[in-house]
Amino acid sequence: MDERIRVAVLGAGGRMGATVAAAVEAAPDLELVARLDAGDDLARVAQAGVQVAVDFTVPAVTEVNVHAMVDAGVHVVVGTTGWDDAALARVRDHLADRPGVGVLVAPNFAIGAVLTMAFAARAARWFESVEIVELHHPDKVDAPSGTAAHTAHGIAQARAAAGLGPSPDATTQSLEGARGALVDGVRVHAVRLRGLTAHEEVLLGNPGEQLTLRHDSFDRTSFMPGVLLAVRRVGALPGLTVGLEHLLDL
Ligand SMILES: NC(=O)C1=CN([C@@H]2O[C@H](COP(=O)(O)OP(=O)(O)OC[C@H]3O[C@@H](n4cnc5c(N)ncnc54)[C@H](O)[C@@H]3O)[C@@H](O)[C@H]2O)C=CC1
Ligand SMILES: O=C(O)C1=N[C@H](C(=O)O)C[C@H](O)C1
Repeated sequence: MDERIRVAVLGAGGRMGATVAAAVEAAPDLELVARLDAGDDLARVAQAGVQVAVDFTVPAVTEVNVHAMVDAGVHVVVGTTGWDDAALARVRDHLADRPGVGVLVAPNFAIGAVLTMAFAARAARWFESVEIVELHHPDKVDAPSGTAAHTAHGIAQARAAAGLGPSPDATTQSLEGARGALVDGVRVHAVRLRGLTAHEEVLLGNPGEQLTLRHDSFDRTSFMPGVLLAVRRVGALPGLTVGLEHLLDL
C-alpha cells in the first residue's frame, strides 16, 4: 500500500507554488496529486483524495481557500501572507467544528528567518530601541511583509512583559511614512528592490551599542525544508497553529 502523504499545491503557477510542487515531487514520502491555480475548481482537491493542501496564493484569496479545505477535511499548510487576528479567529472557530483537521499558518518557512524572529523576541527586553527593515523583490504585492509583522508582534509582547514603553523617538515627520509604519508599536520599513529575494534586519539599540539580526533568503529553496516539515506534521496538529517555531523545539 502507498503510504505517501497526498499533497495539493494551491497557487502552483506562482513563484513559491512552483518551488513547493518541485520539492514535494522530489520527496520520497510525499505524492503531489493536484496543482491548482487561479480559476481552478477547489473541488478537485477532494476528488484527488488530498490529505494536505499547501497554499501559496495571494492575500485576497487565501482565507477562502483555507475554509474550503477545512470543509473538505483536508489539512492545510499556509504560507500566504495577509492574515490578521480576525481572519485567524475565523479559522480557529471553523476548526472547532472539525476536530481532526489541522491548519498551520506561517509567515516564513525559512529556518533562519524563524530563528531571527525568536532571537529578536529574546533580545527585545534588553534594548531601549528597536526597528525592523524588511527588504524584498519588487513583485511582492503586500507590505509590510508577514515576517516583519510577526517579528514586530513577538518583540512587542516581550517589551510589554518587561514593562518597556515605546522606543524613544523625538522626530516629527514632515512627510507621512518617512518613519515607516507602526506595527504593534514597532517601526517597520519596507524596501522593494530588483535583485532582492526576501531579507530582514532587526536593529536593537542601547546607549553606545547596537545589535543587528539579519536574515537573507537568497533563493526560494530556503523555504522548502520548513514547508516539507509542516506538510509532514500538520496532520498530527489539530486546530490552528501560527508560526513554524512551534515545530522547531526552540
Ligand atoms: N511563508 C513563507 O515562507 C513565504 C510566503 N510567501 C508568500 O506567499 C504568497 C505567494 O508568493 P509568490 O509565490 O511570490 O506569489 P506569486 O504571485 O508568484 O504566486 C501567487 C499564485 O497564486 C495564484 N492564485 C491567485 N489566486 C488564486 C486562487 N484563487 N487559487 C489558486 N491560485 C491562485 C496566482 O495565479 C499565482 O500563480 C505571498 O503572500 C508571499 O508573501 C512567499 C515566500 C515565502
Ligand atoms: O513575498 C515574499 O517573497 C515573501 N513573503 C513572506 C512575507 O511577507 O514575510 C515571506 C518572505 O519574506 C518572502
